[in-house]
Amino acid sequence: MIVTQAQTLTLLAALILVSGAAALVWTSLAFTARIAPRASLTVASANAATALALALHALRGTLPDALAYWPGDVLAVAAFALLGAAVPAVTMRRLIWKPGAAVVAACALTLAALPYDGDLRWQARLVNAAGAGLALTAGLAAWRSLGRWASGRRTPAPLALPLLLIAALMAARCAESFVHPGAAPDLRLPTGFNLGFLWASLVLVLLQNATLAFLVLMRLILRIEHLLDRDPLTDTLNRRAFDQSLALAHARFGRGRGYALVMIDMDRFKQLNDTLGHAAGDAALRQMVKELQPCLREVDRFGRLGGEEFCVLLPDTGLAGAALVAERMRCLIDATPLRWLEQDWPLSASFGIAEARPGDSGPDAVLARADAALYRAKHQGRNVVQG
Ligand SMILES: Nc1nc2c(ncn2[C@@H]2O[C@H](COP(=O)(O)OP(=O)(O)OP(=O)(O)O)[C@@H](O)[C@H]2O)c(=O)[nH]1
Repeated sequence: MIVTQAQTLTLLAALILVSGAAALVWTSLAFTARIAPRASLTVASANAATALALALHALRGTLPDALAYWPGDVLAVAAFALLGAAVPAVTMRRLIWKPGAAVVAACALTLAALPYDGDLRWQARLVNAAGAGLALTAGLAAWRSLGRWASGRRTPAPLALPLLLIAALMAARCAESFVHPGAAPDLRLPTGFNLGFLWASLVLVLLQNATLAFLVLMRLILRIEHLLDRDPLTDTLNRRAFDQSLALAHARFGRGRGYALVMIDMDRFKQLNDTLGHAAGDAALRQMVKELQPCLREVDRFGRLGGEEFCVLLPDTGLAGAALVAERMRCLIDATPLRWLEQDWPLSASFGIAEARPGDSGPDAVLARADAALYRAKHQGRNVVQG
């Protein structure tokens, strides 16, 4: 097949346009729509650096050498470093920029030490190897973090594939310069390898941007789900979400998996509110929830039923286990007063526990027994566990 320079130049122009347009879209997402602003800006910068590096490459010979060569190569490495930072910025809200910045700085210094005259193969090898390394590390890290990120649903780990393919593409370009050491490292030259490389780059730039957009969308969906399920004050499950978990546990109970409930009600909470104010009451609720979290397993569900009443669902647990958990919780709350405006306010809570029984018509029957036990705890003088 005969490759013409028009083909390579057209593909190079398309790559610059696509990366440039992607940079604009991500920038507007960051500033106008304010969707994941920091992450969107990182992706925008990666695309902008790609577009600029390729534009400088395309304009070699036209622009002054001092502008077209060293800055273009450094920008190319920076584009890969930014791409690597983009996935954790989207999924974990963490901007991990130091390792990438160190690679860019090391490459910039090495490139500055290499003479930019005639033979530019070592410069190209360094840029391609750095790009492959950065994309590979980012791809592997993304694979691991994506698998963890959306646990409980179909793992989106394969979404890291575009990064791994980009790494493979850059490694192939680096290897090619050793296999054909005579070929000049100029993407504009009409060679079969350049044509294949440019096509693959175009597809991967589109794929990588689509993947990142999907991850941002997924982050938004997870956030909405979180807001729908959570009590805004304490971040425990709200009544609706807790009832759903309870219904599920009861359905499993029908298949032989027991569960228990621990109902928790703060003692003399009205007095606290009336004396120290509503803000102190809110702080006490938040403090209690924070204190109790370490008592729970990952499978346990902690919900706010309303006001100062909470309930913990303990799957695969009987009455004895629930009593142990409740007593540990009671001691914790009792041991830590609320520190409010330089004074300590003693806190305590009463607990009612119940386990699912074969005759129970539904989860409401178990809830009612836990509620009755809680009522007995209050009447026994509060700050006790009743079952
Ligand atoms: N600060 C704050 N107070 C709340 C919240 N929800 C409910 N309350 C208050 O919680 C108090 C509940 O009072 P009561 O039901 O009389 O219970 P109590 O004072 O804890 O008495 P016992 O349960 O018998 O020990 C009321 O004053 C409610 O206004 C909330 O989100 N924040």
